[in-house]
Amino acid sequence: MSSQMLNRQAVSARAFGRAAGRSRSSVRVMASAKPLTFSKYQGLGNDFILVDNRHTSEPVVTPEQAVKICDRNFGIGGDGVIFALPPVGDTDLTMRIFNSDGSEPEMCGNGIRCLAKFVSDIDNAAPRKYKIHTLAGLIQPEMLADGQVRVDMGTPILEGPKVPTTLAPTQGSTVVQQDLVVEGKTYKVTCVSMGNPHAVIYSCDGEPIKIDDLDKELAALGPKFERNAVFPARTNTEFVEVISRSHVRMVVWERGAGRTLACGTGACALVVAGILEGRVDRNQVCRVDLPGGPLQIEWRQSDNHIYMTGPAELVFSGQLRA
Ligand SMILES: N[C@H](CCC[C@H](N)C(=O)O)C(=O)O
Repeated sequence: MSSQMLNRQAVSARAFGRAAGRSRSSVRVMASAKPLTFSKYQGLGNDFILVDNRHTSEPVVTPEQAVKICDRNFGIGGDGVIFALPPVGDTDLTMRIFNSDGSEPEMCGNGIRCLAKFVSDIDNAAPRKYKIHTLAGLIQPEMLADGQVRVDMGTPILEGPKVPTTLAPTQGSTVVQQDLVVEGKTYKVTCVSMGNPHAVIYSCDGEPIKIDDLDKELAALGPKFERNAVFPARTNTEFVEVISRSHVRMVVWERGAGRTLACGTGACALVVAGILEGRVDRNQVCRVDLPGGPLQIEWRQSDNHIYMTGPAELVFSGQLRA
């Protein structure tokens, strides 16, 4: 796309933004002189623009540019931009991610599966395990022979103030089934961090969540949790319906990305919450049905680590010309 086209689109985007009540004045047109080489990957429909940024320690795309690139009408389209950066310490590489609103989260579960597949594809590497440095610490995805990716997601963070949330703890320092009133309804919230914050909800007003009932409300309800004052860093929010003690179904409103088809860290957080609430068994793999497809999640008793197994697929590669 020429910069002239981008300018024209940016102008129309600004006008569109004003008309639609969105402030687009902060969106700067990509000013980089060099074309951006990228690959689009998706994990259960949670889609990302991946950039091989291992030649320098600073992302070659700014958060403002990421907003434009993620725009599904005026850009490539995606839930975020993910960078493969040089390693830190004895890791293989570093991951950073900008959400589609330009904010930078600590971690991304579907995204790190896509990153492992991306690096494996461009390096033409045999299936292997990667040690990846992230803002959430060391995360280790492993390419499996069947093309899936199994990720050691590390340990969950359960202390309320570290999630972070100001909701009062209910079990020691952990916030499990704490009341939160939103739009006149009382939700039972369990707070779990996977490096990024998650509010997990299995029941409301004393009734179990029914995903089909929630579907239409999510767009209005999600932001009321994401930007609720009890979540000082905002939050991802998962609404979960129990199918069995090893099978659940969810919808998600993501911090900085809104409604997505899948959230890997969210799937991990909701299994931990389900176990803490006594709804899900711990000594087995739990199938989590996300709108984009299933993930297999296990919170292993032996090492307290969470393991996530799921797909990561290339959609297309391209160049965004300056
Ligand atoms: N929006 C999330 C980051 C992406 C998480 C999600 N896409 C995943 O797969 O874990 C946040 O701001 O914490």
